[in-house]
Amino acid sequence: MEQYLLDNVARYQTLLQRFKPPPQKKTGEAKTSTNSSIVVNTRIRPLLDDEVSSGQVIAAFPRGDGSGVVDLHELRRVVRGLPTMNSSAFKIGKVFGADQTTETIYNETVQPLLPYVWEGNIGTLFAYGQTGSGKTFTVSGLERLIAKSLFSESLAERKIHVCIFELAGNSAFDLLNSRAPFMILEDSFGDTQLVGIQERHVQSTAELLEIVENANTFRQTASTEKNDGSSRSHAVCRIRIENPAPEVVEDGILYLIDLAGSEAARDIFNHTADRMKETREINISLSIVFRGMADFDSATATATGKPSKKPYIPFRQSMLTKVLKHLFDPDRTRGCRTSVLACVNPSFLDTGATKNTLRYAEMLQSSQPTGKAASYNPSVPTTWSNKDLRTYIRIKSGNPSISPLDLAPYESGTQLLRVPEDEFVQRCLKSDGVTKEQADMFYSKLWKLHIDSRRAAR
Ligand SMILES: Nc1ncnc2c1ncn2[C@@H]1O[C@H](COP(=O)(O)OP(=O)(O)OP(=O)(O)O)[C@@H](O)[C@H]1O
Repeated sequence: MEQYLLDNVARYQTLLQRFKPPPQKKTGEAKTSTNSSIVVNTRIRPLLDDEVSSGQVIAAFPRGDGSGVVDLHELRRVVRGLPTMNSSAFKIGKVFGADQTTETIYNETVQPLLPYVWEGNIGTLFAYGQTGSGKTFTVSGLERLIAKSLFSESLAERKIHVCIFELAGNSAFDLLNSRAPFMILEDSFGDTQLVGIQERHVQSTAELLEIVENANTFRQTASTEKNDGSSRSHAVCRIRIENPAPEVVEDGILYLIDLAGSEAARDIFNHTADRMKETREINISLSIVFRGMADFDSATATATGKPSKKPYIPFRQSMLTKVLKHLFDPDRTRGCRTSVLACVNPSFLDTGATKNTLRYAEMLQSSQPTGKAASYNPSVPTTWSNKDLRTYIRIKSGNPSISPLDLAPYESGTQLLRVPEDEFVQRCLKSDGVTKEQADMFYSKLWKLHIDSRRAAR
């Protein structure tokens, strides 16, 4: 088929010139508000020099009217007569064309996430698309731009901690520690914990740039050793922003994820059995992520605006979904915003894979979860603000009651649960007449409530 397409480039160009975009449908308007929990955009990279010299031409075009539509044209073989052209249109957020820089993408997709993360929420950016579509090019460019803005003066009081790792099959490797393996587990708050990974406290742009470059080199070396230029693993950069200001509840987290390439069917013919198995695993984990996000959305944002039954999302099935659990966890207690970048290779030889990429983008685009942190529930300590927690301490800590001001001067429910037991008890003992036994009992009581609430949520 590839040769057939190359032999018919002239015919394809003629049909392209005749193409007139159909009027836009009124339904399915793209939702690009920065307040949405998921914002989906597309980047179409330029054709590379070797692709041009091998006779390839462009098949994916952003519609010039800024409508967020991508027109995709495929040449169709017919039994008798000249080939025809099949055109489809996909409407997806913003479309960044070949002449747009990574800086523009940063300004429009990542920069709006940063203030949200500084406030203690979770921001996620991930790039997906077929092999060779420009995911690594884009994510590493965005990482460099983030490194510059994170250390601007206004953020001087915050502490930045970074870890960079790789997920391949059911294994996780620390890219800041010579690819040492580590574990991904879930703690009692339902948060994902990276056990055994090295997290670096980074103090300057130059330091962050250096560790990002080192991690990228490690990843490239791994793919070169496999005699394979493409990244067959997911690369994750996690930036944790610690704000010492007492009123901030949680550390903000920014995930930058360069997903392994979903492969074009035409590439698969050349693969070994191992490579085919690897590809199948990658495609399965990607489809769990996309299905998970869409199912979560449909359950949280029904037509009536009322939440429906909790969806079952098999996030423990793959390393990737464990890391991304916050994206589709119905019990999440933190605000999450996600920016998805669908990366596209524009070549007319890759239209099958491009269609898949754009279909996923449309699916996510049409679903918009609320992204709100869980509301107060008296049986779930992780939903308590400092005010709710103080009320609980006042009413439930026994006689004499423990002073809420001594035990939780500014903490939320989650923050107090994270205070080590010894410190918790010492704080309780500051209140007149409170014994160690009473303090121990109150600690156990709060933790029992927390564990019961986690069990009930499963
Ligand atoms: N916007 C762009 N402008 C110029 N060159 C680009 C652009 N995007 C990607 N490229 C080039 O295209 C090639 C493939 O890009 P990249 O390695 O980022 O793809 P990928 O999607 O990460 O591939 P894989 O999934 O196989 O790792 C590289 O040579 C890269 O430099």
